Amino acid sequence: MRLVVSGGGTGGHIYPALAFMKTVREADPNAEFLYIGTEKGLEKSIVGKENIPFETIEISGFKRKLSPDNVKTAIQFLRGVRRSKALLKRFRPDIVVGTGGYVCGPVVYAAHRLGIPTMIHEQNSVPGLTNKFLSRYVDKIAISFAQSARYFPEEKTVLTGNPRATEVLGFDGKKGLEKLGLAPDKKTVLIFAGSRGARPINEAVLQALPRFAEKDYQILYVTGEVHFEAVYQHYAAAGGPKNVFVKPFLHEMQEILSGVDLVVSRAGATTIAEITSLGLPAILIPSPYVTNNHQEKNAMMLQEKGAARVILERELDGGKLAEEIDKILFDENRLEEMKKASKSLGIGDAARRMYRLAEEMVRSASGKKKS
Ligand SMILES: CC(=O)N[C@H]1[C@@H](OP(=O)(O)OP(=O)(O)OC[C@H]2O[C@@H](n3ccc(=O)[nH]c3=O)[C@H](O)[C@@H]2O)O[C@H](CO)[C@@H](O)[C@@H]1O
Repeated sequence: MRLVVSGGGTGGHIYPALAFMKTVREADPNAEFLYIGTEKGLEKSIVGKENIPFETIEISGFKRKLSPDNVKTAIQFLRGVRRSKALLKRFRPDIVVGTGGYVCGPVVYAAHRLGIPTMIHEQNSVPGLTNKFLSRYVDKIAISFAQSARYFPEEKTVLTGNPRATEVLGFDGKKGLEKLGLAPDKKTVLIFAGSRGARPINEAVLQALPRFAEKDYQILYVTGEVHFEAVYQHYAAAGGPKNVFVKPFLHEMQEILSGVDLVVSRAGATTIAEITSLGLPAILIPSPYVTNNHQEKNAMMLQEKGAARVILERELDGGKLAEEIDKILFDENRLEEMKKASKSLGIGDAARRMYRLAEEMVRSASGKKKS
């Protein structure tokens, strides 16, 4: 299979793309890949580590409100379509898959114009602008939650789950923890805030440091690259508690997740797919700064099923965070119930479902060409 994948901006769009490519590679060792992203998004550094050919186009997002910037974006979009067409003609993919974020708009649209089979993957329960736009043109729409089917044409839409849910399975998380210098046999709480980190969560963790320092569990705390230095200074000034391990970003998240007892995080769709695939209990602090407040909807869905406890950002402070962690971590019955509820929401074979769909599309397109 010759596959072009495009998606980016934040990790939530990039990791599903990489997980999907990994599954394609396992099924078809001769598969060839091209990733189309932007210079500015996180994809440049994340995909860069994976030895996958990477090309860029320039694009920014449309504003939801009327704005002169939208004219600039429209021109950029058309240029992006032209450049994408050139890249696609050179690479000659069997299929083009978009995993969300502005960048996949021109790429997938260009593929459609060239008559190449196209699929988009939607990670969220409420679709983003780019996928809404592309849904009119693409051949198939792979969704992660049954609830999002209503936003898309029925005949094209298939529930696959999020391929990243498959990628996090099968690791020895305790070994992952050891690699990072943590004790494998201690209770462990992982705290992170999406792929970029979040100041309010960092502030709450810093406030809670003196309380954490007295605990006999350990905390793996990921600040987000841009926040790391400032946070580390505070951490050091607070005496650098030995049971709190501070990192800017985890490139090996899939090797770590199954080794932790509780996750504290934002409620981005890809994080949720990972947590539920592994059946991890979570405290979710949804970002209030996202379109349609969709993270709160994601988080509430987990809370209603008993898989997570939600703390709204406006209610968050260090005391509350430490208290909620203790309440869950030291209540074995609650932990077990949360694990079960979380696992029941996961789709562990998502990547294979998506691969089967892509394979069928490629086969049927090549059948059409021959006949
Ligand atoms: C601010 C914003 O617009 N957030 C959106 C963004 O989330 P964002 O990309 O921040 O968050 P997600 O939870 O969806 O994904 C984060 C991904 O990054 C990984 N990770 C994170 C930290 C780290 O150190 N290492 C690491 O590998 C996580 O394991 C996960 O795979 O895209 C998601 C999917 O469309 C949306 O649901 C989110 O609302």
